[in-house]
Amino acid sequence: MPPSMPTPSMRVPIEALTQPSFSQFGTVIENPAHSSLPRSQRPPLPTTVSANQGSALKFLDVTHATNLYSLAPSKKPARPVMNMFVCAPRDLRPHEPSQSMPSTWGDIDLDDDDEIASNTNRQLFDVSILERHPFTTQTFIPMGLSGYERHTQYLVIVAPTLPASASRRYSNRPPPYPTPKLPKKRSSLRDIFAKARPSPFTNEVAPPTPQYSRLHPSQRPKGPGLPDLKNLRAFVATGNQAVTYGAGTWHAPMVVVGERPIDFVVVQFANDVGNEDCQEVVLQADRGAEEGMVVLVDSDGSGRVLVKAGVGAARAKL
Ligand SMILES: NC(=O)N[C@@H](O)C(=O)O
Repeated sequence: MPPSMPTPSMRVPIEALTQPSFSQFGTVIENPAHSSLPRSQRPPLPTTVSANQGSALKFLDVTHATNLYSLAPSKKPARPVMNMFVCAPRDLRPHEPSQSMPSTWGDIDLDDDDEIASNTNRQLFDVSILERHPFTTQTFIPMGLSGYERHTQYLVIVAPTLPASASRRYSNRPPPYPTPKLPKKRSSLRDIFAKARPSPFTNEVAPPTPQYSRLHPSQRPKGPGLPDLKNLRAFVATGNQAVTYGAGTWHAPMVVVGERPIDFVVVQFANDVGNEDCQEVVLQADRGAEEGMVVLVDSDGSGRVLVKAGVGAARAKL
């Protein structure tokens, strides 16, 4: 039975899945030609080369596969695995207006009736469990889903990690997580000189960088903390986007909304040690809390999920 954590009642509006907005959680993989972002807000183009005798454009390094299992307590090596998840559409419950329910986007009243257009169908998705893979990235690649699909889409629900100190209240023993290798107690003369600047070996003048500081924030190990629910985010992806969760990123099991299942090829590392491969936490509404973490799923007359926060939203956060 996974541990549970007390959960406040909060309503979470949906954002469009874009690389800038998803950056701290991982990577969005898409052909920039299909990006929904205005040109001025698009991230720099990945490096491209011509391939296949000039008949293809090859985008290099569109996402990174991270394997941190050498830092796992078991030291059991991991292998790359590709699984297929056939994800059925989730049950959504009918919208019940709630008075003054806080939103993860601040004080905006998401249940203000005047703001819900008459052709909008509002439903609710209860986020009841989150999971993470502390030692590996995980890439979800949808198959057979058109970018223009209106009737079936998927939501990517993620949360930052709380500092370990804020999580101690809920669990005393931290689950396995990547801990940087500590330097050997007794340093050799070479190690001591290697830290000197300028370096006597390479002439480098900059101080040596801590192990992870050169990594992008989504690639740095996240620590043992629980999910930061007050900053939970929900994104809607289009069919021509794949997504990589950074190692250790708290996320909801994949949420498909609409009429039919979506097949995903899922690429990750695994060593078959249960709590090194996957850790879960059950979200249990706080005593006295009305409902827990709830994503507001608004769709238009054609069934397309509407974006309510962030870039391209009908209403912005501030
Ligand atoms: N994300 C999701 O749907 N599932 C997983 O991450 C898993 O490994 O079970």
